[in-house]
Order: sequence, then structure tokens, then C-alpha cells
Amino acid sequence: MPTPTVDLLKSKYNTADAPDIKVSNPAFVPPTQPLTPGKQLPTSVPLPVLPAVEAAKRLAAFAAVDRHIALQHKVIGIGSGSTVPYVVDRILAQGFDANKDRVFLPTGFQSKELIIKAGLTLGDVDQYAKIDVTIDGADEVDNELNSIKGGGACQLREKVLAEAADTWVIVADYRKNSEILGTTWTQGIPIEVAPFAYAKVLTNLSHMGSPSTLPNGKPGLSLRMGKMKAGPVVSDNGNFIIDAPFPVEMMKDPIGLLHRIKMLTGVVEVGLFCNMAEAAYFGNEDGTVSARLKDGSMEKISSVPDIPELKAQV
Ligand SMILES: O=C(CO)[C@H](O)[C@H](O)COP(=O)(O)O
Repeated sequence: MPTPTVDLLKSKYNTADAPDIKVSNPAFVPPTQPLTPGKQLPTSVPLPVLPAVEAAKRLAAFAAVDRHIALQHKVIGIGSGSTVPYVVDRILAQGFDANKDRVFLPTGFQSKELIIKAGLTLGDVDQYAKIDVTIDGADEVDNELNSIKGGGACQLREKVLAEAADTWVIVADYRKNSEILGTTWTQGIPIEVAPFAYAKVLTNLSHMGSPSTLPNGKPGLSLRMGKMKAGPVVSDNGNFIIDAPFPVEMMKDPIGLLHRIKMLTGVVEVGLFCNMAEAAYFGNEDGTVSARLKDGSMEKISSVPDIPELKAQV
């Protein structure tokens, strides 16, 4: 049996700064095993081969966890979406000792389930107003680390957990990496609103310049409707979601737009996250990860040395 990765992680993580770890056994991933005391984690589980986009999400998630979640981090925020399960996988791979004194805070129903099913300790942001690290997905990220979030209607809790965190990190696949927000995520900025105020907010957003039809003929400004459910999407907080696209000239100033939308009465939270991220990790199709850092620099994590097997799989 190979040496358990946990021991290596222990020694590596006992530093003040988040280390750039290289695990001894990169294939170590306990994907479905809950973390229970006394139970030995498997030391080597082959990583499943994934379609390119999924593999890219996994690369980004693994790189972000390896870089930002260290042993001394005890309160950890877990975001929402399809990339975040890989974050939990990688956290689990740090082993029982690393996780036994940690508490994990969810940004919504989905991440709450993820935490519980992984056997990790669940907490909430009303118990822990200060979080060490929160890792979350995004719908699109621009050159300056501003992002659109709320594709899963979780932006209110996501923003609270992002703000509460000493370090907030984004994980995404290559499709989310843009120069200007709204380039690939064209359906609009997700805006959580008090249900009784939605019609008034829609009117105000229209006056602000959000079109009801996009140039490509697709629907623009709209109340988000449920799929397989009659009526609107209702957020985890009991609110409605409006999707509001804006012309590119307005999207070039996401901070200004955020402030204007947030000032509309009835708006609870806006899915524009500006000046918040420490870094964004984008998994690429070629098995590398592109990291965009707060200082504006880009770093290519070529072949992701921590997990070389992944490169071969993509
Ligand atoms: O903001 C979100 C939910 O409100 C998600 O983080 C965002 O939609 C990204 O999801 P995915 O990882 O599935 O691309």
C-alpha cells in the first residue's frame, strides 16, 4: 500500500503560509466515502476519466484547494454549482486529521447536502461570521477578477460567505474566463428580489437600460421561471430571481452597475461580485490550469504538477 497522503499533507501544511503542495500520491481521492473517525481512508483510488469540461472543473478545484486550504484553516465556506463537488473531494483527500476540527459553511441547499454527505462538520455563517477560506464557482470572470454569479440562484448566501472570508477563491472551467462580463454569460446578471417587489424592479431595470430582447433575438430582462415547476424560481431565501442583461458599455463598468442595481428598492442582492476574489482558477482543456491573481497577473500551472495523471486523461 502506498504511504497515506495525509502524513505528507500534515508536514507540508504545518507552515504559516498556504503552501504550494505537491501530494505524493496524486491519484488519492476518496470521492464517495464519508469522513468518519476510526475509518481508514483509501490511500489510492483511481480518478475517474471525465469529459473535458468536467475534467477542467476538477483541475481548477484541485489546484485551488491545494493552494489555499491549509491545515490551519478551520472555518471553510463551500460554494454552489457543479464545480464545487470537486472542491469537497479534494478537501476530503486531505484526510481525517486535517478535517476533524474543521467546520464547513454552505452557500445553499446543494452545498449543505454536499457537506453532510461527505461526513464533514456543518456550520452556518450566523455562527461563524469570520471564515478562513471560501471557494466558489462562477458563471463568468473578467480580467479584473469581477464575476457574475447566481446561475444557481445562490448569490445572496454566496456573497455573504465571500465577504466573510479572509480569502475568497473562484474555481471554474475555461469557458468562464472573459475579458468583459456578459460575453459568454449572456442571459443577464442574476438579481435576487423580494417577491412582492419583482414587477417594480423589472420596470426599474428596464429604465436603466436592460433590454427585454437580446440582439440575437433571445429573451432578455426576465423573471427566472422554474423548470418542471409552474411559476418562478424561488431562492433558498424565499425570494425571486430576475436575470438582467445590459449592453456591453454598461458591463464594462461592473462596479458602477452593481451599485446602481443594489440601490433599487426591492433588490436583495446582485450577482456581481467585484473586488472580492483573491484568485480565480480556470481548468483548461489541455490539462493545465490558468490562475488569475489579485495583482492582475496570470499564472499558468502547467501540467498541474500536483495531479499529473489528470493531464493524461484530458
Ligand atoms: O453562482 C453560482 C450559483 O448561484 C455558481 O457558483 C455558478 O453558477 C457556477 O456554477 P458551475 O460550477 O456549475 O459552473
